[in-house]
Amino acid sequence: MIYTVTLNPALDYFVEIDELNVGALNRSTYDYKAPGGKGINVSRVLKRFGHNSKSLGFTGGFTGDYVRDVIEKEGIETDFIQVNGDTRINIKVKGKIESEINGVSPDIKNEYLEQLQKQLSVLNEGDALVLAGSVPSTIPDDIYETLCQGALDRKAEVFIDSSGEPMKKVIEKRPTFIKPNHHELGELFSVELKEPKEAVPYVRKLIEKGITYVLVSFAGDGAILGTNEQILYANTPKGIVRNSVGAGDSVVAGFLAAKKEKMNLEDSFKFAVATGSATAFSKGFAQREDVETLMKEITISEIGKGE
Ligand SMILES: Nc1ncnc2c1ncn2[C@@H]1O[C@H](COP(=O)(O)OP(=O)(O)O)[C@@H](O)[C@H]1O
Ligand SMILES: O=P(O)(O)OC[C@H]1O[C@](O)(COP(=O)(O)O)[C@@H](O)[C@@H]1O
Repeated sequence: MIYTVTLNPALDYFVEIDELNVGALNRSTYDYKAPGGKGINVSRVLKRFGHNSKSLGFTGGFTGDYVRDVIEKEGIETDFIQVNGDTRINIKVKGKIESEINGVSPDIKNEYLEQLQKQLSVLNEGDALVLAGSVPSTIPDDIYETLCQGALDRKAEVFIDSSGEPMKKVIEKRPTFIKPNHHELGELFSVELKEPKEAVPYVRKLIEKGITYVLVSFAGDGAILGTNEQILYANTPKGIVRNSVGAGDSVVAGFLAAKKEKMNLEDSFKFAVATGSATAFSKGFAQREDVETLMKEITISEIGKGE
């Protein structure tokens, strides 16, 4: 079973406007809402590809009910822990450019964290745990480290998509897979990375730590996948970006789905990048047939040796 954990879910509120005028009254031309948060998005994309997962984390209030109800209607199994306070609302403004304001999590008490750890004590060999998104400020920033170690001790695989201190700490535990974007990879090593080939030495360092797969996304400029054997580059397909929210989560879901379907490494990488781009090119999430079409536009090449 795949378990996704979203410590900080959200109701994503998308607002489309012609142009954002800061300091003035703006009226939207179109708006809509969707459940959000990185683990939740991974579960939703997996479901579209026919893969079940169980979505865990903390939800509260009317916004939390909305998030849970929508994803349960999509057929996703959930076991969210109910907290006091409302799940946050994240605002995504799409004018001439995209701007985002991500909200603050409700308080997460220690007893809720203990409940989550108890839920994860069922993990076993053959299971995968996805730890994705920001960590609420009331939770210690070594939480991913703790949950990752627990899952690895139980012989489950661990997939991470986060940033900042929680990411810095969890990589020391040697998770199975991480997906930083190029800013997040740069942040890990206090460097600025402008193009994919500059990421190679840092990907190598992460592989040397013992992480099995390091996938670095560079938005429309391609992606890198490092393993013990090789470091690969994939170009990204060309298209019109309609909404990039959830594109990174789609890459994680694509890689997990490919792994479940036992694709070889190159095809898994192509499938993951094509899933990210198919989401970026649509208003919602990727559809499998679009992913399969976009895969044909992706070429994989080797840009560095592993260890
Ligand atoms: N301009 C683009 N053209 C094609 N694909 C894109 C574009 N921007 C994002 N994507 C897709 O979304 C993925 C994740 O984007 P990125 O911005 O690197 O990550 P994140 O969303 O985590 O910040 C990319 O690997 C790619 O598949
Ligand atoms: O937990 P964070 O880092 O605030 O991110 C949450 C936001 O990221 C998303 O999961 C989208 O992430 P990506 O665009 O990186 O795929 C939104 O649904 C959500 O609003």
